[in-house]
Amino acid sequence: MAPAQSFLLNTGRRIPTVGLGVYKTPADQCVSLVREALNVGYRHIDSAALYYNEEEVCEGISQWLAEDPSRKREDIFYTTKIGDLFHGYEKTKNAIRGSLEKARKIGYIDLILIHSPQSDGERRHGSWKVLEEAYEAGTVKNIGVSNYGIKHLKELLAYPDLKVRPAINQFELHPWLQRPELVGFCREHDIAVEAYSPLARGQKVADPVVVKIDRHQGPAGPEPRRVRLRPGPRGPRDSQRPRGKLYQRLGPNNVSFGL
Ligand SMILES: NC(=O)C1=CN([C@@H]2O[C@H](COP(=O)(O)OP(=O)(O)OC[C@H]3O[C@@H](n4cnc5c(N)ncnc54)[C@H](OP(=O)(O)O)[C@@H]3O)[C@@H](O)[C@H]2O)C=CC1
Ligand SMILES: O=C1Nc2ccccc2C1=O
Repeated sequence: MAPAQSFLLNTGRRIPTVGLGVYKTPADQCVSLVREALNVGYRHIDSAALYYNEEEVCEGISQWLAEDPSRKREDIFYTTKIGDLFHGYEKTKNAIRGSLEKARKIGYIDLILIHSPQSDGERRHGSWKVLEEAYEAGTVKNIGVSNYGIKHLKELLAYPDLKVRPAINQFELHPWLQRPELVGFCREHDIAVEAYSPLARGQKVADPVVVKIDRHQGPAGPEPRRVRLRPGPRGPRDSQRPRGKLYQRLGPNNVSFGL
């Protein structure tokens, strides 16, 4: 299988371009889901404390690695996120401790994001300091934010004690929501844009253009998955989480990793 495409971050580390999002994936399906996803070529899993499946995602990664000694931890990219209720220095410190404990079988976390800016400036600042400490301690390899607008990014970049700039801003971005100013700001500041909800949270799966483009791509029928997963020029892109239709949905995605 061809190696997954990846994107260089401002930390010097790489993130696989296509990720599997596990929002609303029930915890009891996560171990098998993650193992199957890794089998078909995914190398990047996007979880969050809010998804209540961090431990099971890490268990799936750990089992998959253990199956074959030639598989390396450094080839997998595991993301999690700090929930809004855990903003502020002390609460974020505890939250990261919890996420690291759930990730103990895989040793470290590749990326932690502040899930959204929804609190206030002081608490966001406290949370960022903790992320910087985790980055400096090496328990988290990259740190970033999610759903930050330009205002929040400017606030962060102006912290007088800023030590580590965000590697990533993950936000909703797709052909129907292009956000050129925010994308431009991130590029200008060397913050990678990670797009989520590539089909507008599922509202565009039947869009005639999506279906038409997909039909042009091959004989597989009106499954628009390959369209949404094609890595764009902007940086990493999150895929949909497959929920109940897991295996049927994971299969077609496989063809996109080499694009
Ligand atoms: N940081 C953040 O705040 C956020 C992060 N994310 C990340 O991005 C990931 C993906 O986001 P998400 O909004 O789910 O992505 P999508 O835009 O891909 O939407 C997924 C939805 O599309 C439906 N769908 C997908 N393919 C088809 C198809 N071929 N036919 C019919 N329906 C289809 C799914 O249906 P079904 O339910 O049947 O599977 C699901 O309801 C999340 O898991 C998460 O990791 C997402 C949102 C916010
Ligand atoms: O993190 C998430 N927050 C969301 C809100 C609505 C739909 C998907 C998600 C996520 O994946």
